[in-house]
This record gives sequence, C-alpha cells and structure tokens, in this order.
Amino acid sequence: MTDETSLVPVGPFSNADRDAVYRAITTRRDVRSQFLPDPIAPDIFDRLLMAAHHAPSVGFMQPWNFLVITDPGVRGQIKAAFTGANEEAAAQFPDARRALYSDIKLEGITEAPINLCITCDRDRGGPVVLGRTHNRDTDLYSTVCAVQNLWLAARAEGIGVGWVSIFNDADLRAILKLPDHVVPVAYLCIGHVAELHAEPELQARGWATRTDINDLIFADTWGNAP
Ligand SMILES: Cc1cc2c(cc1C)N(C[C@H](O)[C@H](O)[C@H](O)COP(=O)(O)O)c1[nH]c(=O)[nH]c(=O)c1N2
Repeated sequence: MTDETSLVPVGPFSNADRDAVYRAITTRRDVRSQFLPDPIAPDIFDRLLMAAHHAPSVGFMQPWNFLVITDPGVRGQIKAAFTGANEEAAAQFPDARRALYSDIKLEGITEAPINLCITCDRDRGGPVVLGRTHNRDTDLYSTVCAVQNLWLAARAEGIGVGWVSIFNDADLRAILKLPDHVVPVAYLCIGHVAELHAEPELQARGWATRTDINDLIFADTWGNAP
C-alpha cells in the first residue's frame, strides 16, 4: 500500500504565537451589550468564516452553512421571537432568581451589525458518513466546532460575538425558511467592540462561577478522583 498523503514538519509555536492562542481562548467573551455600530470590513468577515470552515468535521462532512442576516425586517422578527421565548424562560426560574435573570441582557440582535446563523445540514454527505455511523449527532458537534473557531478568530480580530439560544426552534426555522433537514445550531450577533468583560458576565453578575478544574478531572472511571 502506498501512502499518498504528504506530511510537513511541525514543532511547537514560538512562545509569542502560543501565548496569543491561549490569550484568545481565555479572553474570549460572550458579547451582549458592547457592540459598536461600525460595519465589519469584508476581509475581516471572510477570515472569520474561513476560520469556521476550517473546523474539524465528522468524515470531513462540513455540514455547516452560514446564513448572514442583515435585513432589518428579518432582524425584527428574530428579536420578537427572542422576546417571546425570553419571557417563557424567565418564568422557568425560581422567584429568587427571576429578577436577576430579567435584568441580564442576553442578546444584541438589533445592535450588532451582523447576525449570523450557523446551521447543520444533517443530510450532507449522504446516508453513511465516516465516523457518524454510530453517533448521528457528530454532525451537530462538528458544527459547534465551527462556531468556536469563529468565536476565537473574532477575539483575535477585536470582534465581539454573542451566542443567542433563547428561541423556540420553530420560530427560528419559520423566519429563516430553513428546510426540515437543516438545524439552526447557533444564532450569533457579531460586531466590533472596544471593551470586553474581564470575566464571564454571568460570573460578574453573581449568576454562576467558574468551576475549579480539579473538581472536573476523573481518573479512569466516572467520579474517581485522580
Ligand atoms: C450553546 C450556548 C448557548 C448560549 C451561550 C453559550 C453557548 C455555548 N451564551 C453565552 C454564555 O452565557 C457564556 O458563554 C458563558 O456565560 C461564559 O461567558 P463567556 O463566554 O466566557 O463570556 C449565551 N449568552 C446569552 O447572553 N444568551 C444566550 O442565549 C446564550 N446562549
């Protein structure tokens, strides 16, 4: 058997490059309120989509599409869908948390210059996809990898991204005219930012705190401390 793939030598990044990668990871934030109105230059937006498109995907399925939403009419419908779902969401929290929940801004749909829905086409690649034979949801996981690639690239570009998931699926599908085999994985608000929260806003607002990583690591079997 011949190996027709070509390999290139690799080593670790320079310290500066490596630090930049970790800086993007640790200083990336979910953005809801800091969007500036400035448009995003096409070359920057192209790089963000390129980053998303270079994500790993099961069987190299590349199940994503990028729905770029700029039309104010569509945005208005999306915002109304969010508002309805967010009222339903608030009602699900206990009385003690509801006031704080309602006080936290959870989207920047109308303020962000670009809204982007990253979808997953569950039929792409046909009925049998390498790596997906025993776990059908791996196409959804692949799409989430694309979202994260974009989110980190955006941090490096000084662009803020906010993920909005408080929607009834049916609303999003109807507004965006999605076919049945396409899943709206992530609805993202994207725009320039001058500032980012130093820590997750939900932590700063007292909603949740970052878990100690040592409490999350098990050895060999579930629950077994290393
Ligand atoms: C799948 C998914 C869905 C959502 C989110 C994230 C992810 C991964 N997040 C953002 C989330 O609140 C945020 O990532 C955490 O609070 C951690 O903060 P940083 O991302 O580090 O700023 C989010 N934020 C928000 O304001 N409205 C939302 O509907 C959602 N939905």
